[in-house]
Amino acid sequence: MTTLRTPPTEDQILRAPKVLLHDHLDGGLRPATIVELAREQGYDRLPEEDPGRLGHWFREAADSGSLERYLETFAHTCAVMQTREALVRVASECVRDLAADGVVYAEIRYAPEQHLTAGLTLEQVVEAVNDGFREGERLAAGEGRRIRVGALLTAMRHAARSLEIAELANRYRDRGVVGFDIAGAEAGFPPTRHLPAFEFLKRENNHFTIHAGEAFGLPSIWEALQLCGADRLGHGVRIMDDIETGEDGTVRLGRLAAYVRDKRVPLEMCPTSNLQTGAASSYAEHPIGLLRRLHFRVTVNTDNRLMSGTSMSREFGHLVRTFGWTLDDLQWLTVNAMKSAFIPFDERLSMINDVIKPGYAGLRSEWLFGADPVARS
Ligand SMILES: O=c1[nH]cnc2c1ncn2[C@@H]1O[C@H](CO)[C@@H](O)[C@H]1O
Ligand SMILES: [Zn+2]
Repeated sequence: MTTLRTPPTEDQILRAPKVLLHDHLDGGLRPATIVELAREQGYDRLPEEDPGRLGHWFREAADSGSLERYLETFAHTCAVMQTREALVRVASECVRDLAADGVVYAEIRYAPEQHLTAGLTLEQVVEAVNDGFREGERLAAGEGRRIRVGALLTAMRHAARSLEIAELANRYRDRGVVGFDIAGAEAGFPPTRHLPAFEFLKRENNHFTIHAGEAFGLPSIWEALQLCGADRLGHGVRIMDDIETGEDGTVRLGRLAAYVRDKRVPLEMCPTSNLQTGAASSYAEHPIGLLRRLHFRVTVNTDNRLMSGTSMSREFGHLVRTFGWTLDDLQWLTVNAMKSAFIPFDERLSMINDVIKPGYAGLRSEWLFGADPVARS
Protein backbone atom coordinates (compact mmCIF):
# COMPACT_ATOMS: atom_id res chain seq x y z
CA MET A 1 0.00 0.00 0.00
CA THR A 2 1.21 3.49 -0.78
CA THR A 3 1.39 5.73 2.27
CA LEU A 4 2.94 9.09 2.96
CA ARG A 5 5.94 7.21 4.41
CA THR A 6 6.59 5.53 1.06
CA PRO A 7 9.71 7.01 -0.53
CA PRO A 8 8.91 9.11 -3.59
CA THR A 9 9.62 7.76 -7.06
CA GLU A 10 12.27 9.22 -9.34
CA ASP A 11 9.58 10.86 -11.40
CA GLN A 12 8.04 12.50 -8.33
CA ILE A 13 11.45 13.73 -7.19
CA LEU A 14 12.01 15.24 -10.64
CA ARG A 15 8.65 17.03 -10.55
CA ALA A 16 8.94 18.22 -6.93
CA PRO A 17 9.82 21.93 -6.69
CA LYS A 18 13.44 22.31 -5.65
CA VAL A 19 15.60 25.19 -4.41
CA LEU A 20 19.35 25.32 -5.01
CA LEU A 21 21.63 27.67 -3.05
CA HIS A 22 25.08 26.26 -3.79
CA ASP A 23 25.96 25.60 -7.43
CA HIS A 24 29.06 26.84 -9.31
CA LEU A 25 28.47 28.17 -12.83
CA ASP A 26 31.91 26.95 -13.92
CA GLY A 27 31.15 23.53 -12.40
CA GLY A 28 27.96 22.91 -14.33
CA LEU A 29 28.69 23.18 -18.06
CA ARG A 30 27.29 20.65 -20.50
CA PRO A 31 30.21 18.56 -21.81
CA ALA A 32 29.05 19.13 -25.40
CA THR A 33 29.15 22.88 -24.83
CA ILE A 34 32.72 22.70 -23.51
CA VAL A 35 33.78 20.81 -26.64
CA GLU A 36 32.06 23.30 -28.95
CA LEU A 37 33.39 26.37 -27.15
CA ALA A 38 36.91 24.92 -27.12
CA ARG A 39 36.72 24.32 -30.86
CA GLU A 40 35.39 27.83 -31.56
CA GLN A 41 38.01 29.45 -29.37
CA GLY A 42 40.98 27.30 -30.38
CA TYR A 43 41.48 25.92 -26.87
CA ASP A 44 43.44 22.72 -27.53
CA ARG A 45 44.09 21.44 -24.02
CA LEU A 46 40.88 19.51 -23.34
CA PRO A 47 41.72 16.00 -22.14
CA GLU A 48 38.94 14.50 -24.36
CA GLU A 49 37.19 15.67 -27.53
CA ASP A 50 34.12 13.48 -27.26
CA PRO A 51 31.41 14.94 -24.95
CA GLY A 52 30.59 11.58 -23.36
CA ARG A 53 34.22 10.81 -22.60
CA LEU A 54 34.86 14.38 -21.46
CA GLY A 55 31.99 14.23 -18.94
CA HIS A 56 33.42 10.97 -17.65
CA TRP A 57 36.91 12.50 -17.43
CA PHE A 58 35.60 15.35 -15.23
CA ARG A 59 33.84 12.96 -12.85
CA GLU A 60 36.90 10.71 -12.57
CA ALA A 61 39.40 13.52 -12.19
CA ALA A 62 37.29 15.18 -9.51
CA ASP A 63 36.92 11.89 -7.64
CA SER A 64 40.33 12.25 -6.05
CA GLY A 65 39.68 12.47 -2.33
CA SER A 66 41.30 15.91 -2.19
CA LEU A 67 39.75 19.36 -2.60
CA GLU A 68 42.91 20.72 -4.21
CA ARG A 69 42.90 18.04 -6.95
CA TYR A 70 39.14 18.43 -7.39
CA LEU A 71 39.66 22.13 -8.07
CA GLU A 72 42.27 21.54 -10.79
CA THR A 73 39.56 20.41 -13.21
CA PHE A 74 38.09 23.94 -13.27
CA ALA A 75 41.03 25.14 -15.38
CA HIS A 76 39.30 23.63 -18.44
CA THR A 77 35.85 25.06 -17.80
CA CYS A 78 37.16 28.52 -16.96
CA ALA A 79 39.36 28.41 -20.08
CA VAL A 80 36.32 28.33 -22.35
CA MET A 81 34.35 30.93 -20.35
CA GLN A 82 36.32 34.04 -21.31
CA THR A 83 34.13 35.78 -23.87
CA ARG A 84 30.76 37.46 -23.54
CA GLU A 85 29.14 34.96 -25.94
CA ALA A 86 30.48 31.97 -24.02
CA LEU A 87 29.36 33.37 -20.65
CA VAL A 88 25.86 34.17 -21.95
CA ARG A 89 25.53 30.68 -23.40
CA VAL A 90 26.81 28.85 -20.34
CA ALA A 91 24.59 30.90 -18.00
CA SER A 92 21.53 30.43 -20.18
CA GLU A 93 22.06 26.66 -20.47
CA CYS A 94 22.61 26.43 -16.74
CA VAL A 95 19.18 27.95 -16.06
CA ARG A 96 17.48 25.71 -18.60
CA ASP A 97 19.13 22.59 -17.18
CA LEU A 98 18.05 23.50 -13.67
CA ALA A 99 14.49 24.28 -14.79
CA ALA A 100 14.29 20.92 -16.56
CA ASP A 101 15.32 19.33 -13.27
CA GLY A 102 12.43 20.98 -11.40
CA VAL A 103 14.44 23.74 -9.72
CA VAL A 104 12.23 26.79 -9.11
CA TYR A 105 14.76 29.06 -7.44
CA ALA A 106 18.57 29.01 -7.63
CA GLU A 107 21.54 31.10 -6.52
CA ILE A 108 24.42 30.39 -8.89
CA ARG A 109 27.97 31.43 -8.01
CA TYR A 110 31.10 32.10 -10.01
CA ALA A 111 34.31 34.08 -9.60
CA PRO A 112 34.37 37.06 -12.00
CA GLU A 113 38.15 37.36 -11.54
CA GLN A 114 38.56 34.00 -13.34
CA HIS A 115 36.97 35.25 -16.56
CA LEU A 116 39.26 38.15 -17.51
CA THR A 117 41.96 36.52 -19.65
CA ALA A 118 40.46 37.58 -23.01
CA GLY A 119 40.08 41.19 -21.91
CA LEU A 120 36.59 41.41 -20.38
CA THR A 121 36.24 43.73 -17.40
CA LEU A 122 34.70 42.52 -14.14
CA GLU A 123 31.53 44.47 -14.99
CA GLN A 124 31.31 42.93 -18.46
CA VAL A 125 31.58 39.47 -16.93
CA VAL A 126 28.75 40.14 -14.48
CA GLU A 127 26.57 41.64 -17.19
CA ALA A 128 27.15 38.74 -19.58
CA VAL A 129 26.24 36.17 -16.92
CA ASN A 130 23.18 38.19 -15.89
CA ASP A 131 22.05 38.41 -19.51
CA GLY A 132 22.49 34.65 -19.84
CA PHE A 133 20.47 34.02 -16.70
CA ARG A 134 17.63 36.26 -17.96
CA GLU A 135 17.69 34.51 -21.35
CA GLY A 136 17.57 31.11 -19.63
CA GLU A 137 14.62 32.19 -17.48
CA ARG A 138 12.76 33.41 -20.57
CA LEU A 139 13.43 30.25 -22.55
CA ALA A 140 12.45 28.02 -19.61
CA ALA A 141 9.24 30.01 -19.11
CA GLY A 142 8.49 29.52 -22.83
CA GLU A 143 8.60 25.78 -22.15
CA GLY A 144 6.24 26.17 -19.20
CA ARG A 145 8.92 26.02 -16.49
CA ARG A 146 9.14 28.94 -14.09
CA ILE A 147 12.49 29.47 -12.47
CA ARG A 148 14.15 32.46 -10.84
CA VAL A 149 17.92 32.75 -10.63
CA GLY A 150 20.18 35.12 -8.67
CA ALA A 151 23.97 35.38 -8.91
CA LEU A 152 26.47 35.12 -6.07
CA LEU A 153 29.87 36.63 -6.80
CA THR A 154 32.73 34.52 -5.48
CA ALA A 155 36.22 35.73 -4.59
CA MET A 156 39.01 33.14 -4.71
CA ARG A 157 40.45 32.66 -1.23
CA HIS A 158 44.08 32.25 -2.40
CA ALA A 159 43.88 35.55 -4.33
CA ALA A 160 43.70 39.11 -3.03
CA ARG A 161 40.72 40.61 -4.84
CA SER A 162 37.97 39.92 -2.33
CA LEU A 163 37.26 43.54 -1.38
CA GLU A 164 37.03 44.50 -5.04
CA ILE A 165 34.64 41.59 -5.73
CA ALA A 166 32.56 42.44 -2.66
CA GLU A 167 32.25 46.00 -3.94
CA LEU A 168 31.25 44.65 -7.33
CA ALA A 169 28.56 42.46 -5.74
CA ASN A 170 27.29 45.49 -3.87
CA ARG A 171 27.13 47.63 -7.01
CA TYR A 172 25.04 44.98 -8.77
CA ARG A 173 22.84 44.05 -5.82
CA ASP A 174 19.64 45.32 -7.39
CA ARG A 175 20.71 44.06 -10.80
CA GLY A 176 20.83 40.30 -10.60
CA VAL A 177 23.47 39.76 -7.91
CA VAL A 178 22.08 38.64 -4.56
CA GLY A 179 25.25 38.05 -2.52
CA PHE A 180 28.91 37.15 -2.14
CA ASP A 181 31.04 34.07 -1.35
CA ILE A 182 34.63 32.92 -1.04
CA ALA A 183 35.80 29.61 -2.51
CA GLY A 184 38.93 27.68 -3.45
CA ALA A 185 41.40 25.70 -1.35
CA GLU A 186 40.44 26.02 2.32
CA ALA A 187 43.49 24.73 4.23
CA GLY A 188 45.96 27.60 4.64
CA PHE A 189 43.46 30.23 3.53
CA PRO A 190 41.27 31.08 6.53
CA PRO A 191 38.20 33.26 5.96
CA THR A 192 39.70 36.08 8.06
CA ARG A 193 42.17 36.74 5.21
CA HIS A 194 39.18 38.41 3.59
CA LEU A 195 37.86 40.31 6.58
CA PRO A 196 37.80 43.72 4.84
CA ALA A 197 35.44 42.29 2.20
CA PHE A 198 33.08 40.90 4.82
CA GLU A 199 33.19 44.07 6.92
CA PHE A 200 32.39 46.13 3.85
CA LEU A 201 29.36 43.94 3.06
CA LYS A 202 28.13 44.12 6.65
CA ARG A 203 28.35 47.91 6.60
CA GLU A 204 26.26 47.78 3.42
CA ASN A 205 23.73 45.37 4.99
CA ASN A 206 24.52 42.91 2.21
CA HIS A 207 24.56 39.11 2.32
CA PHE A 208 27.33 36.52 2.06
CA THR A 209 28.06 32.86 2.46
CA ILE A 210 31.48 31.31 3.06
CA HIS A 211 32.80 27.90 1.98
CA ALA A 212 33.83 26.60 5.42
CA GLY A 213 34.17 23.27 7.17
CA GLU A 214 34.72 21.29 3.95
CA ALA A 215 38.44 20.52 3.75
CA PHE A 216 39.25 22.13 7.08
CA GLY A 217 37.50 21.80 10.41
CA LEU A 218 35.91 23.76 13.23
CA PRO A 219 38.30 26.75 13.29
CA SER A 220 37.25 27.59 9.75
CA ILE A 221 33.55 27.42 10.64
CA TRP A 222 34.12 29.42 13.82
CA GLU A 223 35.99 32.18 11.97
CA ALA A 224 33.39 32.29 9.20
CA LEU A 225 30.59 32.81 11.71
CA GLN A 226 32.09 34.67 14.64
CA LEU A 227 34.81 36.78 13.03
CA CYS A 228 33.43 37.25 9.52
CA GLY A 229 29.67 37.13 10.15
CA ALA A 230 28.62 34.70 7.40
CA ASP A 231 24.88 34.38 6.79
CA ARG A 232 25.28 30.78 5.59
CA LEU A 233 27.98 28.11 5.47
CA GLY A 234 29.07 26.46 2.23
CA HIS A 235 29.22 22.75 3.16
CA GLY A 236 29.83 23.06 6.93
CA VAL A 237 30.00 19.24 7.14
CA ARG A 238 32.84 19.38 9.64
CA ILE A 239 30.45 20.77 12.25
CA MET A 240 30.20 17.05 13.01
CA ASP A 241 33.56 17.36 14.80
CA ASP A 242 31.65 19.25 17.50
CA ILE A 243 28.90 16.65 17.91
CA GLU A 244 29.40 13.58 20.08
CA THR A 245 27.21 10.53 19.89
CA GLY A 246 27.45 8.31 22.98
CA GLU A 247 27.27 4.53 22.93
CA ASP A 248 23.66 4.68 24.10
CA GLY A 249 22.83 6.96 21.17
CA THR A 250 22.61 10.19 23.15
CA VAL A 251 23.89 13.18 21.25
CA ARG A 252 25.86 16.06 22.78
CA LEU A 253 26.45 19.30 20.92
CA GLY A 254 29.54 21.38 21.63
CA ARG A 255 29.24 25.16 21.91
CA LEU A 256 29.83 25.84 18.21
CA ALA A 257 27.45 23.15 16.97
CA ALA A 258 24.82 24.39 19.44
CA TYR A 259 25.33 27.94 18.18
CA VAL A 260 24.89 26.84 14.56
CA ARG A 261 21.68 25.03 15.39
CA ASP A 262 20.29 27.65 17.80
CA LYS A 263 20.90 30.50 15.37
CA ARG A 264 19.43 28.46 12.50
CA VAL A 265 22.60 28.94 10.43
CA PRO A 266 21.85 27.45 7.00
CA LEU A 267 24.20 24.63 5.96
CA GLU A 268 24.61 24.35 2.18
CA MET A 269 25.32 20.62 2.09
CA CYS A 270 26.54 18.93 -1.10
CA PRO A 271 26.71 15.18 -0.44
CA THR A 272 28.18 13.88 -3.71
CA SER A 273 30.83 16.60 -3.86
CA ASN A 274 31.83 15.75 -0.28
CA LEU A 275 32.35 12.10 -1.23
CA GLN A 276 34.65 13.17 -4.07
CA THR A 277 36.77 15.57 -2.01
CA GLY A 278 36.97 13.16 0.91
CA ALA A 279 34.89 15.32 3.29
CA ALA A 280 32.59 12.30 3.82
CA SER A 281 33.10 8.60 3.15
CA SER A 282 29.67 7.40 2.01
CA TYR A 283 26.10 8.65 1.64
CA ALA A 284 25.10 6.57 4.67
CA GLU A 285 27.82 8.15 6.79
CA HIS A 286 27.29 11.65 5.45
CA PRO A 287 26.56 14.03 8.35
CA ILE A 288 23.39 15.22 6.63
CA GLY A 289 21.47 12.24 8.07
CA LEU A 290 22.21 13.11 11.69
CA LEU A 291 22.04 16.88 11.15
CA ARG A 292 18.57 16.55 9.65
CA ARG A 293 17.43 14.42 12.62
CA LEU A 294 18.82 17.04 14.99
CA HIS A 295 16.94 19.77 13.10
CA PHE A 296 19.89 21.81 11.96
CA ARG A 297 18.89 24.11 9.12
CA VAL A 298 20.09 21.70 6.44
CA THR A 299 19.78 22.36 2.71
CA VAL A 300 20.73 20.03 -0.18
CA ASN A 301 22.83 21.26 -3.09
CA THR A 302 24.74 20.11 -6.16
CA ASP A 303 27.99 22.14 -5.85
CA ASN A 304 29.31 21.15 -9.32
CA ARG A 305 26.90 19.25 -11.53
CA LEU A 306 29.58 18.49 -14.13
CA MET A 307 32.35 17.29 -11.80
CA SER A 308 29.93 15.33 -9.65
CA GLY A 309 27.72 14.08 -12.49
CA THR A 310 24.77 15.20 -10.45
CA SER A 311 21.58 17.27 -10.31
CA MET A 312 19.20 18.27 -7.53
CA SER A 313 17.01 15.27 -8.39
CA ARG A 314 20.00 12.94 -8.17
CA GLU A 315 21.06 14.37 -4.79
CA PHE A 316 17.50 13.97 -3.50
CA GLY A 317 17.41 10.45 -4.96
CA HIS A 318 20.57 9.42 -3.07
CA LEU A 319 19.12 10.75 0.18
CA VAL A 320 15.75 9.08 -0.35
CA ARG A 321 17.46 5.74 -0.97
CA THR A 322 19.96 6.11 1.85
CA PHE A 323 17.78 7.53 4.62
CA GLY A 324 14.29 6.57 3.46
CA TRP A 325 13.34 10.23 3.25
CA THR A 326 9.82 11.03 2.11
CA LEU A 327 8.14 13.90 0.29
CA ASP A 328 7.72 15.55 3.70
CA ASP A 329 11.49 15.48 4.20
CA LEU A 330 12.10 16.85 0.71
CA GLN A 331 9.61 19.65 1.33
CA TRP A 332 11.28 20.45 4.66
CA LEU A 333 14.69 20.70 2.96
CA THR A 334 13.25 22.84 0.17
CA VAL A 335 11.49 25.21 2.55
CA ASN A 336 14.72 25.45 4.59
CA ALA A 337 16.58 26.45 1.45
CA MET A 338 13.97 29.02 0.43
CA LYS A 339 13.98 30.54 3.92
CA SER A 340 17.77 30.84 3.66
CA ALA A 341 17.89 32.51 0.21
CA PHE A 342 19.31 36.02 -0.10
CA ILE A 343 16.29 37.60 -1.81
CA PRO A 344 13.87 39.74 0.28
CA PHE A 345 11.69 38.05 2.91
CA ASP A 346 8.35 38.74 1.22
CA GLU A 347 9.61 37.18 -2.02
CA ARG A 348 10.88 34.10 -0.20
CA LEU A 349 7.54 33.75 1.57
CA SER A 350 5.63 33.97 -1.64
CA MET A 351 7.86 31.25 -3.21
CA ILE A 352 7.15 29.03 -0.20
CA ASN A 353 3.40 29.63 -0.12
CA ASP A 354 2.63 29.97 -3.82
CA VAL A 355 5.09 27.53 -5.42
CA ILE A 356 6.75 25.09 -3.02
CA LYS A 357 3.90 24.08 -0.71
CA PRO A 358 1.30 23.76 -3.48
CA GLY A 359 3.81 21.75 -5.55
CA TYR A 360 4.37 19.20 -2.79
CA ALA A 361 0.67 19.16 -1.90
CA GLY A 362 -0.10 18.33 -5.53
CA LEU A 363 2.34 15.42 -5.49
CA ARG A 364 0.89 14.08 -2.24
CA SER A 365 -2.71 14.26 -3.37
CA GLU A 366 -1.90 12.66 -6.70
CA TRP A 367 -0.35 9.88 -4.70
CA LEU A 368 -3.32 9.41 -2.40
CA PHE A 369 -6.09 9.88 -4.94
CA GLY A 370 -4.37 8.64 -8.10
CA ALA A 371 -2.45 10.69 -10.61
CA ASP A 372 -4.08 12.05 -13.63
CA PRO A 373 -2.45 9.95 -16.37
CA VAL A 374 -1.01 12.96 -18.15
CA ALA A 375 0.73 14.26 -15.04
CA ARG A 376 2.12 10.82 -14.33
CA SER A 377 3.58 10.57 -17.84
O1 LIG B 1 33.47 22.66 -3.18
C1 LIG B 1 34.19 23.62 -3.44
N1 LIG B 1 35.00 24.13 -2.47
C2 LIG B 1 35.81 25.20 -2.68
N2 LIG B 1 35.89 25.81 -3.86
C3 LIG B 1 35.13 25.35 -4.88
C4 LIG B 1 34.26 24.26 -4.73
N3 LIG B 1 33.67 24.03 -5.90
C5 LIG B 1 34.14 24.95 -6.76
N4 LIG B 1 35.03 25.75 -6.15
C6 LIG B 1 35.80 26.85 -6.73
O2 LIG B 1 34.95 27.97 -6.93
C7 LIG B 1 35.34 28.62 -8.12
C8 LIG B 1 34.27 29.57 -8.59
O3 LIG B 1 33.08 28.95 -8.94
C9 LIG B 1 35.65 27.46 -9.04
O4 LIG B 1 36.45 27.86 -10.13
C10 LIG B 1 36.39 26.52 -8.10
O5 LIG B 1 37.77 26.84 -8.09
ZN1 LIG C 1 31.19 25.00 -3.63
